[in-house]
Amino acid sequence: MRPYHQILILECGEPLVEIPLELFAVESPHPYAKLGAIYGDYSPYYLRQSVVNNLIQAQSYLESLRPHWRMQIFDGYRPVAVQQFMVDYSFATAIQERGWVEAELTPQQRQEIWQAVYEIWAVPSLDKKTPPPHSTGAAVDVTLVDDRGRVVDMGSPIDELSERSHPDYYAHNEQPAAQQYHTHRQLLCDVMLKAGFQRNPKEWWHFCYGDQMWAWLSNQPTAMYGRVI
Ligand SMILES: C[C@@H](N)C(=O)N[C@H](C)C(=O)O
Ligand SMILES: [Zn+2]
Repeated sequence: MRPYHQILILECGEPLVEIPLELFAVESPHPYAKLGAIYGDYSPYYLRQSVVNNLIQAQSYLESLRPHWRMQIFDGYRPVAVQQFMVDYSFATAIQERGWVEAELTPQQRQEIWQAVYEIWAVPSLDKKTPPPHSTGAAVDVTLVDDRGRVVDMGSPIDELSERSHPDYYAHNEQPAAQQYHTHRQLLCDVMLKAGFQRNPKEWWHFCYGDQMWAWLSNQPTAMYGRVI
């Protein structure tokens, strides 16, 4: 259980709608679909209506500060089955990166890997009271693309299992490159917060509006969006 799971969900019933991708940049093919994740009725480029409206606002704030820059949509709606798929993928990758073999893991090694995975991934819970944020259609993973169409270097890739994913990881680093990373993370955060989102304290790219994490971070008594299906 995360602290935000204590928040009561009063589902408002707002539909999932397609993100108007022509207003944004998008990674294609979708990073999880490319790995074999199977989506049902909705693609990852769906979100709740108000979340899409806020995202369009954020894009317009960004353009007012940095003409011709775009938000890049990395991931939006994610069924629980895809959450499970990505948690399993992330577990297998973390084992490989350490040069270990799953069948030979000690209980301590297994525990170390699960801890790293669940540091950034939500549990693929099917309990309606504790939905993974993206399964509510209220969470979106985004980054920036500059006026020349280049994906901005934020100092770590999305979904990296490391401390570099923490939003303020580069805040106190005086190196010019580190300061640039921090400035760009702040720019992304500023336009998203201005549009009503909250940022996951552990991930520079994950923003939410109306779900339990958002309610918890903005001191709201209840969340508006629960698991979609
Ligand atoms: C890992 C990242 N893509 C992400 O979305 N993390 C949040 C916490 C999640 O799994 O919902
Ligand atoms: Zn996310």
